[in-house]
Amino acid sequence: MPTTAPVRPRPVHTAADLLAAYLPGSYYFSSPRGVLLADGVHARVGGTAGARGRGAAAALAAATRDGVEEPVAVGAIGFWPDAEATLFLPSVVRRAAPLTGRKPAPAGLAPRWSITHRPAPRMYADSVRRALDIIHAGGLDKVVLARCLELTADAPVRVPQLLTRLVRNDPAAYAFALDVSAPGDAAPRTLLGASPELLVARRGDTVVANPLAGSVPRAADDADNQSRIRDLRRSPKDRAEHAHVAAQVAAVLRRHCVALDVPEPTVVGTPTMWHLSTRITGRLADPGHPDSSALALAEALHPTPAVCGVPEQPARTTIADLEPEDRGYYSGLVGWVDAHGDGEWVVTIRSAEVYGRTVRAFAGAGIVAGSDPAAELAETSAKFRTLLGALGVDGGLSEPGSESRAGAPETGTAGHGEVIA
Ligand SMILES: C=C(O[C@H]1C=CC=C(C(=O)O)[C@@H]1O)C(=O)O
Repeated sequence: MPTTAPVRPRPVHTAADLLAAYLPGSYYFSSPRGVLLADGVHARVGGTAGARGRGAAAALAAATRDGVEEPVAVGAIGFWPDAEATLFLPSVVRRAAPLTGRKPAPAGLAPRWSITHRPAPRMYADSVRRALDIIHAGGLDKVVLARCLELTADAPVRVPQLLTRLVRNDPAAYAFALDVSAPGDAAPRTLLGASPELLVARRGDTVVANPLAGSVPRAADDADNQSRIRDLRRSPKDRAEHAHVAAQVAAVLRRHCVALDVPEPTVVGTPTMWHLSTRITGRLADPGHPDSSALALAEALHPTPAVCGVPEQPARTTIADLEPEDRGYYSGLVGWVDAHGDGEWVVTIRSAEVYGRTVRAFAGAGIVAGSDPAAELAETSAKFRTLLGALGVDGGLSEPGSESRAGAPETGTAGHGEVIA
């Protein structure tokens, strides 16, 4: 009698299983396409900015030759060209269909936080004024200015619980968590977040990018939200801010596509914000070309004017001059790519780095002619609510700018659900 090899059925995971299985050190990524949980390191991907797509393709081809089934490269790349990057082929990859159904988020994390604003809110508003002066002088049309909150808990931050709260608070977000520890770190360092912004996704010959820019905070009641959405749609300042991003993303993708659809912007919502959004879809001219992989396209798009500005070089200079904190991984890209070139890369926003008891979160806002410094400060405060809500600091940020000592970072403490700044 002929014998057959025993069949080992592949384990079937649910999205909830994978979220529950996440541990610091794992790589987690969830999107409307599904959930990916990866562990261990099969191979690291090196390379400089702009060459990582090709580096990942070479490593994925080598893994395929070595018999690795369906290898993927995962990771995150920082904002600046010489910034830190973590890119590797994991040893074990588990996937699941997207998370369905709403489940309440588990309880909050630590009871008390002390919060330091970098820079102080009033200094951020001053930086917006200085950016507006540069714009009015000519040579700069748009720049995205970010600020940082450093939160220190009275106990080590429980990263799996924080990730679960981010995912449960906004199951539609692109949620991610990965270890980005640097040499010399005394504890694991984790980058995590719940981004609303798809930089680029690729499946076969189809690419999708979904730039967001031009925003207003979500209000508590429906009528207020309806009027905010209406105003956002009509706002010339927000439409200009958005048009810069959609135009740049379309121009880059057009170089790789035989057909590209760039519709009129719509408004999309997150639990904390409303954003102008353009969902761009294209058909790749040569999906097999190394520059057409999801990661190569993401590198070609980065940094979009949703996180940098127009023209790019003066915007970079303005960011370097006006932002006191190094962005690190914030406003870079995070995602995955496989051996076929398919993958998903999102913009690293609504994100933070967790290190021991400390959480460093960033939020930025696009500045164009017509921007109002107080409104940009309020917009960044609203964007912080994604992280603050997951941390249990549900009261959001009050803006103590006018009372602050100019130049000094402002510090306060927060109990559960309140912030005293
Ligand atoms: C830079 C951020 O958001 C970008 C994405 C959506 C809307 C944006 C805006 O309206 O300024 C930003 O360009 C951030 O959340 O830190």
